[in-house]
Parts: sequence; C-alpha cells; structure tokens
Amino acid sequence: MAAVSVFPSPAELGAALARSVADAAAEAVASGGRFTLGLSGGSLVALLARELPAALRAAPGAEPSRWLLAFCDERLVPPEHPDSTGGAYRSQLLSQLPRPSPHVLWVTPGLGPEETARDYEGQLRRAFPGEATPRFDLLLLGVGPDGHTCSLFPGHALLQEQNSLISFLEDSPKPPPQRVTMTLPLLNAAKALLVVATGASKAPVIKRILEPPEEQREESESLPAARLRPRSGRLWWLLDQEAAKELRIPLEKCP
Ligand SMILES: O=C(O)[C@H](O)[C@@H](O)[C@H](O)[C@H](O)COP(=O)(O)O
Repeated sequence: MAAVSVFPSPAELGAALARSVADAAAEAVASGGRFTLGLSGGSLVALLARELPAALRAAPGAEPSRWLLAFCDERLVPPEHPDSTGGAYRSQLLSQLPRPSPHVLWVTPGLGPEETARDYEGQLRRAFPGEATPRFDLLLLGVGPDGHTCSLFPGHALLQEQNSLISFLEDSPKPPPQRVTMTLPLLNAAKALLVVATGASKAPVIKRILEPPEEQREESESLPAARLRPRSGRLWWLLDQEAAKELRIPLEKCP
C-alpha cells in the first residue's frame, strides 16, 4: 500500500520533498558511500530548484558530491533547448549546488532515439556494476492528467517492456514526441519511488489511481502511474490539497 501525504500548497510540499531527498541522501551516503537519484522533468524541476539547495545546506551529511544523478526520462532535444530536462536541471538546480558537483549521467545528444536509449542504458549498467537491474536509492516522479509517469503513457507498448532498462518512443502524446524513458522494471526495482502531484488538474487521475471505484479498478490498473509497485521498495505519493481533493481515503495531512 502506498503512503499518501497531503500538503496545503506546493510550497509546503516542495519543502517536505526537499527535506526527504536530503534525508535519503544523508542516509545512503552514510550507509553505502553514495546516493543514487533519478529525476523527472516537468514542474518537479522548479520545485526542487526552489527548495533543495536550502534543504541541503541544513543537511551536511547529504553530500551532493557523493550523488549519482540520472534522468527518469528525457526529451530528445539539444541540451540547450528549453524542453531539455537535463538542461533545465543544469541551469536551475545543479548551478545552485556546492562544488564538487554530483556525478550526472547525461543523456547523450545527437543520436537517434533507439541509439540514445541503448547508450543511456549502457551508462546506467556501468554505473551499477554487478546489478542486473540497477536499484536506485530514490526516483522522483511526476504524473500527468492522463496517468502517465516518466514517458510511459497509457496504452503504449512501452508498458509491456520487461527487459530493457531504458526504452524510447517517437510518438509521445506530451510534446516533444521523441523521448527516452526508464521502463517499469527499472522503476519498480528502486528502493523508493516518490510521486509528486500538484494542482486540480491532477485530482481526477489521482482518484482513479489511488481510489478507483470497484467497477473501474481494472481500467485504473492500466494507468502507467498505477503500475508503480516497487518490488521491495517504498512508494510514497506527495500531493497538494488541490490534487488530493477527490480522495476519500484516510490521508496524512501535513502542515
Ligand atoms: O519529462 C516529462 O515530461 C516528465 O518526466 C513527465 O513525466 C512529468 O513528470 C509529468 O508530465 C508531470 O509533469 P507536471 O508535473 O509538469 O505536470
């Protein structure tokens, strides 16, 4: 069962998210010497850019220089393009972090979609030697109004992918169309998945995912974000009140 925390606004949610990342980092660095973190795009970039630097200053053990950063998905555009997730994190978040910087697995630009996915998967496998399926300490995910997460969209063949860690698509319903994405086997291998959703536009899909009516349970199971089931990790939803407003299940209301 997933944990669900509800915050009054994106500001409180962002601060709690940043503290959770800093705490997870400090724990991973202390116990294993590094922190492996996967980042999604969209509104998560600004949320982390606004809150994470201060949270890290308050958590000296978090040590960003000991982090391995990867992207849960990436749009296949040049790094300087405004749609580039890596480019957004580079300019908005990484530029605020202390030196030495985290070790970032950048998606290699200029390759075709399939080659980009193969290249990125190779980078991941080299970064997690000996792990058939890399187990990230934490993956930060968003969810679209249609229930997509990363670049896994409803009804897409990628949802059936069971072998690759990273796959590609050229028909993303959310522009831009060409993307690479972590697949469900990689996502569900993580030690912790943290899904962030804010705003009223997400309320219907959050209801369908977390509290599907009996007659719609099977249909809801098909939503990509409903397929986030860490095999032995933790799943935690962080919502603001707007995104949670259709839920009736008991929720942890956070100040
Ligand atoms: O690169 C992307 O587009 C994201 O990884 C995508 O999966 C995002 O997380 C959701 O679309 C939610 O985006 P918002 O939080 O901006 O609504």
